[in-house]
Amino acid sequence: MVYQLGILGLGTVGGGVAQVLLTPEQRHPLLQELQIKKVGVRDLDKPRPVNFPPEILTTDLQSIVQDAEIDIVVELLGGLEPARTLILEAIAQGKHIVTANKAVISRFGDEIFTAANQAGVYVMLEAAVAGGIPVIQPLKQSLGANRIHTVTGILNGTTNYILTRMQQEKGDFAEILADAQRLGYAEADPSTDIDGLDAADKIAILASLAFGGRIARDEVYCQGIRSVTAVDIAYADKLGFVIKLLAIAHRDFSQADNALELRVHPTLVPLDHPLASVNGVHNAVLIAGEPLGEVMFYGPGAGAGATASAVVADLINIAALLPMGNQSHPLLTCTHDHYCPIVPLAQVSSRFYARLLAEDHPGVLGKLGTCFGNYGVSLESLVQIGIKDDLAEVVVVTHHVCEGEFRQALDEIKSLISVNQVASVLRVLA
Ligand SMILES: NC(=O)C1=CN([C@@H]2O[C@H](COP(=O)(O)OP(=O)(O)OC[C@H]3O[C@@H](n4cnc5c(N)ncnc54)[C@H](OP(=O)(O)O)[C@@H]3O)[C@@H](O)[C@H]2O)C=CC1
Ligand SMILES: N[C@@H](CC=O)C(=O)O
Ligand code: NA
Repeated sequence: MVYQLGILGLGTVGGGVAQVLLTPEQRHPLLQELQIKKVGVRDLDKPRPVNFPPEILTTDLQSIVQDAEIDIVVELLGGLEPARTLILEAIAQGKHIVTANKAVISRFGDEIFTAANQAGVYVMLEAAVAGGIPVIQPLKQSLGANRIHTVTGILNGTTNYILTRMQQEKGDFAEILADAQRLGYAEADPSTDIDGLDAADKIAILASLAFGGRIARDEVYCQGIRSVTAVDIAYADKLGFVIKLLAIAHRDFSQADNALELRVHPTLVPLDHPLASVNGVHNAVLIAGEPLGEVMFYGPGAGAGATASAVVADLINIAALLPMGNQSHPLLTCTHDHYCPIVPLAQVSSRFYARLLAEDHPGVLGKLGTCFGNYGVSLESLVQIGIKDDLAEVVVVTHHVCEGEFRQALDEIKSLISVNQVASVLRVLA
């Protein structure tokens, strides 16, 4: 049996997918059954790593999703529109979907999966989270026996690449970002990566699978890496931490409604934690549940080849299932119909790191300790590290405390005459 593919997009990922599909030797035999019928792009004259004849390459994306001979549409455009509309149109035409588009799935998964279930087609998205790392399929198929309580991930290759190089070579942010773009890691608008939005899309998708409910994407707290400075990277290092952009989903079984904590933020990770040594474009996802305990998935999170590996794996899955008839595979469909409640950020408990600039006078450290104590913030350490512009640089690391109480203590500290500035606040992984 041969299945006809319509590929939307021939950029970094689309080019990688085409290269794999066109060289099936020594790969899975089902690749022989996948044939590229049409490829949609914006600019026919752009140089490409793969050259298709004019009857395959087109700028008319509608002609792809409406083509009665195409069985599977592979959406690799990126962005919200026209990707969302084209996916829905293809589903309405009875086509299966493979997509790498976490922005669309995390925001419009509800309508896309509802439409797919009605049409009896698959929507597969292994490439949408953590690039080449198999994590969607394990969550759907291999971890179902577990009561999962926490998913912690480094889910954005671009920011991990930037933070790693800032840490290792003290390089310039803009230059390192330009390298990430050149290597094909960054989104079309790199602020999607830098501001944590891409990681938030991905943790929303993982949380939906891990906790069996839909996630309102705008309820995911999201802070990117713009606030991370070389000074904080250096202090974190002295204190035994490395700074990573973490995406965290946690189910608090003690809450009556089993509400979820969902957040993305730069985090001080202890150097002996498994996520601390995940460097460069690599991603990792640490899943903790009962009875399994912890399992970590690790590998390349972005780039043409890694992402193509995940896209083609989804295509192989569909090609394997189609001969079995119209019955949808229960482990590969998404049938959630309720939204998970989310814990407000002020109630989320965390450890914190804060760097303050204060007058170098006797008693200042005592005043800081008193302010924290007024709000029940227990300190693990409070040290004056150095002098900067005649001001004492003070670094505080707390024990676990509710975000709301920590913020109230900081507000009181900011109002002290002897405190010049709260220069940075970061969370610390327990
Ligand atoms: N890059 C990566 O490492 C990863 C990317 N992803 C996801 O994969 C998807 C694709 O990313 P990537 O390959 O990097 O993106 P690129 O920008 O490299 O490629 C996008 C492709 O889509 C085409 N395209 C975009 N909009 C239109 C439009 N309106 N009409 C016609 N063609 C259009 C472009 O055409 P043209 O070439 O003519 O401009 C280009 O070929 C995104 O959803 C991204 O988030 C997921 C995991 C990793
Ligand atoms: N821009 C993304 C690409 C993969 O999803 C990243 O850097 O991780
Ligand atoms: Na993946």
